[in-house]
Parts: sequence; C-alpha cells; structure tokens
Amino acid sequence: MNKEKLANIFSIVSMMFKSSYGNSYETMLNQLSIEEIKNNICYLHTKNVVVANEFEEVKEKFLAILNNVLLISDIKIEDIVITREEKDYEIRYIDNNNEYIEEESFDTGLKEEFTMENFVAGKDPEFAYIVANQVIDIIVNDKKNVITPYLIYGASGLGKTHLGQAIGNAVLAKRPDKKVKYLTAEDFNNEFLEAIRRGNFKDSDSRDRSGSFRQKYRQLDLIIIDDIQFFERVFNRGTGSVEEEFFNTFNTLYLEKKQIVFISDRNPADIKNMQERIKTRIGEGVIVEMQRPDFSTRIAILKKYCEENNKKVNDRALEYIATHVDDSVRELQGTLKGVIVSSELLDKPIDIDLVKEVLERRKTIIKSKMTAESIVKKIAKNYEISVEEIKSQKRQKTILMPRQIAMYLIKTNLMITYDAIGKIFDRDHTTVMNAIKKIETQLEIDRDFVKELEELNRNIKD
Ligand SMILES: Nc1ncnc2c1ncn2[C@@H]1O[C@H](COP(=O)(O)OP(=O)(O)OP(=O)(O)O)[C@@H](O)[C@H]1O
Repeated sequence: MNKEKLANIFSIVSMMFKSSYGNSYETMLNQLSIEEIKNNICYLHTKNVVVANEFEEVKEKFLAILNNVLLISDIKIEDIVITREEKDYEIRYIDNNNEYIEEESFDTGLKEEFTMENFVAGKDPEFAYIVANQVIDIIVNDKKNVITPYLIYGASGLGKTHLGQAIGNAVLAKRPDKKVKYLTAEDFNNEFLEAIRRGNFKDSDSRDRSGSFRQKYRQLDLIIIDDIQFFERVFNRGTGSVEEEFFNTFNTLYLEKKQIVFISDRNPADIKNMQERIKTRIGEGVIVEMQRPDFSTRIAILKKYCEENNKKVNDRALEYIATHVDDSVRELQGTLKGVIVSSELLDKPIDIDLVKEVLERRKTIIKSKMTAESIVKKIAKNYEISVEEIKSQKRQKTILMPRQIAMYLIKTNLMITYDAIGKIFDRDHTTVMNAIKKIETQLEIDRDFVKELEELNRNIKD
C-alpha cells in the first residue's frame, strides 16, 4: 500500500477514534503517523515516548476501528507496533547565574496545511472568517486598533482550529519577522508545570519566577490558544498558579496591545472555574460563534478537497454526501476520504451505492459510541443518584460504590488511562486504580455482583 493510502487510512481511523472516544486524543494522534502495514502488522511511528505510552493504553480500541475500516479490503491487522526515535525533545538547558534557562528551538506550533486560502468561506463568508482577515490585516500592517482578544467558539469539527492556525500562517507568510505561537491550553498548562518541575523558577513562590517560560510567551506578537475550555479542569484547584500565570501572560499581551486569539468549544460565559477578571478581559474583545456551513459551502469544501488531493468524484456523489452530513466539516471530509479509500481499495467506481455503504459503516461505528460521560450518566441513573453526586467528594457507600463501578466500566470499555478517568471524577491516578482494584476483588468473591455488573454493562451499551 502506498504512503498516500496509508496516510488516508490513518486519518480516517483517527477521525473515527476521536469521534468515539473524544477529542482529548487529538494531541496524541497528531504525533503519530503510519509507516507501513506488513505481514498483518501495522507499524506506527512517533518521536515522543509519552505518546507511545499513551497509545499503548488505547491500542486495542484503535486496532478495532482500524480493522473495521479495512474490513472491505480483507486485510486483518493482528497487532500494532510503535516505532520511535530516541530523541524526544529538542530542549537544552544552560546554567546562567545559577538559574536554569530553557533554550528551545522556537516552535510556532503552526501546521502549514491550515491556510486562509484552503479555508472555504462560501459565497456569504461567515463572521468568524471576516474577523480573522481583519486580525491578519492589523498585525501585518502594524495597525493600532487590535481586536484582542478575538475568541472563536463553536461545535466540534467546524474549522475553529483551521481558522486559528490559518491566521498565524497568513501573518508569518507576510511578516516573517513577527513572533507567532499556536498552542493548546493543555500545552500551556503542561509547559508551565514542566518549567516549574525543571527548576525554571527561582523558588516555589509562583509570583517570583524567572526564566524563559515567561519571556517566551510575553514577547509574542500573536498568540493563539486553542481549546481554552480545558482550563476549567485546572483552574481553581488549590494553588491557582497556572491560572495566575495564564492571567499574567494574557494581561501583559493585552496591555501591550498584542493580538490574542482564543478558541473554545463553548461560549466563555459557560466555562466553569474561570475568574471573573479573565472573563471580563475576554469580554472586552470580540467573541464569535462559528457556524455550520450551509449546503453550497459543504459542496465547495468537498470540491476543494478533491481538487487539492487530485481526486475525481462526480457531483451526484458529492451532493449525496453534503445532504447527509451537515453538522461537521471533519465528518464531511472524513466521509469523502472514506469513499475515496474504499473505491481505491475495492477498485470500484464512486457511485451512490458506494457512498451509501460508507455512510452506513460510519454510522454504525458512531452509533455504537459510548463515552465516559454516557457511562457516568447511566450508572448514576441506575443507582438513583445525580451525576453531580457520583462525581462529588462524598464518601457514603450509596455514592462511593456506584462511583467505583463507573470507573471500572469506563476502564474496561473505553480503555482510557487512569489519569483520564481521574480527570472525570476530579481524582488522582492512584485513587482510580484502587477503586478499580476494589471492584475486581469484589467480582472474584461475589457471584451476585458479577451478575449485577454484567447487567449494567449491557445497559451502558444500549
Ligand atoms: N471551511 C473550511 N474549509 C476547509 N476545510 C475546513 C473548513 N472547516 C473545517 N475544515 C477542515 O475540517 C477539519 C476539522 O476542522 P478543525 O479541526 O479546525 O475543527 P474544530 O472546530 O477546531 O474542531 P474541534 O473543536 O473538534 O477541535 C480540518 O481538517 C479542517 O481543515
């Protein structure tokens, strides 16, 4: 199978994986690529050991989807092997006046495939696109009237990341002297914690810090922070240092009239745990909701995809796809990719029957999707407690036991990490591990409990 086909397959499986198990896997999947399929083994590659470890935890789930996608080609993958380069991070540290300074090759975080040119705006461009162009114009021409912060929010797969990244790429294309950085809120949080761990600060007092973390972010002309809803998981958790650093970085850039772009899956008013002062600052900028593309834009997106990838697909097939997939551009492109790959693998022409077959297959996988939240909800309902209670810190048996069961069923069904489960219940990795062990022990000694759990397991799949 050639590289292009392999890449297409990987991108379809990744899309379905995210669709079934959540977009939190996006960072991991972005750092993986498919190398080859040989002797029924699929070889994936990553440079990052953390990604390799994270993938091991969800390998079986990924394998199941991969085999489903390859079903019609009669290839059955038996195992996935990760290959990895030794060098994980290109970061060096130098000792300067007894302070550690991080020397990092500056990575803009931008991907070249996301441009304003390949963002299909449609005949009647939406507001988010119009403002994006204004933002680019302001930075490129050093205009003073910055639109900061510019916040784009909206449902998954509508092109928020694409547009945010495209702003960065357009600025650098015209003004390579500008300092631009794209990162996710999770990256910001991790880098901050890593900087503390590596002694990048003078002491543990979060107000007295030095080093490149601050410098790096505060010298930017344009910062694009994606998925800021992530902050609700880390803000308001004791020390508040991440929140403080975020506010200070944001505020410094804001006061210096530098351009800030935030991307979120929801309106900032609905992001929990965010201090009022941050919300107020955000409110001083421009907030735009990304819209679902209309039919003619969906057709234009599909045509653009064909053009860029040099594929010929007849108008009827494109119209059929655009009629049946109307809620996400990611899903729209994924369906088209699926149709193209199926036609190539089967050596069949693209007709409505093939499109229907692919749509049906995608629906079955998506229909069977079970998420951690759906499991929590069903378990809470079964034990007649609320979702808030099951996630709360309460320890009475009537709440504790359902919580442990929910953790166990999430682990066994979704195979996500203990940390990821911990985040759902606001618990640490060890607590989750102990809870699951407890259920396993109980299952070994109690036949009735086994039956109860089997019944629950059936329920959560309905
Ligand atoms: N208007 C568009 N024109 C061309 N491609 C688009 C458009 N909108 C989205 N896409 C493509 O759809 C895919 C999903 O877009 P993107 O990741 O930007 O969505 P998102 O809104 O950020 O989703 P999420 O919230 O799940 O991260 C990408 O491949 C992107 O290039």
